[in-house]
Amino acid sequence: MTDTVVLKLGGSVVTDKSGDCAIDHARITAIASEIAARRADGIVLIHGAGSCGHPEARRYRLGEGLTLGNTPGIYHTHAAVCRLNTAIVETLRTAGLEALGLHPLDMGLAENGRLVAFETGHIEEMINHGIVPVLHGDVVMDRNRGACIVSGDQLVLYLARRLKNSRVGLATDVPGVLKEGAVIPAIDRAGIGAIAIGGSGNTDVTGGMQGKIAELLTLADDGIESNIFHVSKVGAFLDGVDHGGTIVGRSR
Ligand SMILES: Nc1ncnc2c1ncn2[C@@H]1O[C@H](COP(=O)(O)OP(=O)(O)OP(=O)(O)O)[C@@H](O)[C@H]1O
Ligand SMILES: C=C(C)CCOP(=O)(O)O
Repeated sequence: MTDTVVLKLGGSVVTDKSGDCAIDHARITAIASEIAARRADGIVLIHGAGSCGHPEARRYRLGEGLTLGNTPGIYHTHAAVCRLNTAIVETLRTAGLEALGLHPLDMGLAENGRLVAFETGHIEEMINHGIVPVLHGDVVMDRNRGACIVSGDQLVLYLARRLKNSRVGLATDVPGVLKEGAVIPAIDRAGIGAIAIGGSGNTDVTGGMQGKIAELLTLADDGIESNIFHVSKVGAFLDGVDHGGTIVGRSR
């Protein structure tokens, strides 16, 4: 198995989070050409839902599990984020990448909101054959709650733990984790208490920046560092050169 780059494109960069499934086609095209110019192999993409999934998940109160009457929310939330996934996959393919969309609802199972089963063997085979798997935050069946939302950030944690030698990057709409307006170059569990970390400015059922940091600190507990950076730095991240941002799992 080759070394892998796990790259998450935040929902805030692939959609206009304040809109209604407002897919940012121009931004996705720009990212696709950055990736296609550099590598076709060893990369797994994960994207957030942004305005294609969070509003539906909130409307159907999927955060409360499957209570009487909200089962249709599974379909509507999944359909919204799949629409975004298809747009991203098609754009990557147009840019020359052999991209394939994979949907966590089809292949994952959760308990109390956390993935407990998720096949990754086929993802490794895809990578070995130069295919770019494109996964996304999704609604997933849950043994305790009926259904739950698994964020793209939780998928980053799950995949980075299983795919060997992963470099992990999360591209978002801010230049990194901010403290009083300035990017903090590195954070770990010991340093996190001193920083005010909030949710998202828009509808976000998975905790915004707070949820992201929680997942990445858990990853850091396993000795895997990750990088949060501005989407304009995707190329630099892939090149392994300075991309600004915050390294999670390293002391300052
Ligand atoms: N201390 C902080 N530093 C940086 N961003 C912060 C901080 N506290 C809160 N935020 C918010 O977190 C947002 C980024 O988190 P968000 O979950 O929206 O990102 P995303 O990964 O792009 O989206 P998604 O979860 O839909 O994939 C920023 O736009 C900002 O408003
Ligand atoms: C709301 C859904 C469907 C997935 C959420 O994933 P995220 O945008 O990565 O938090």
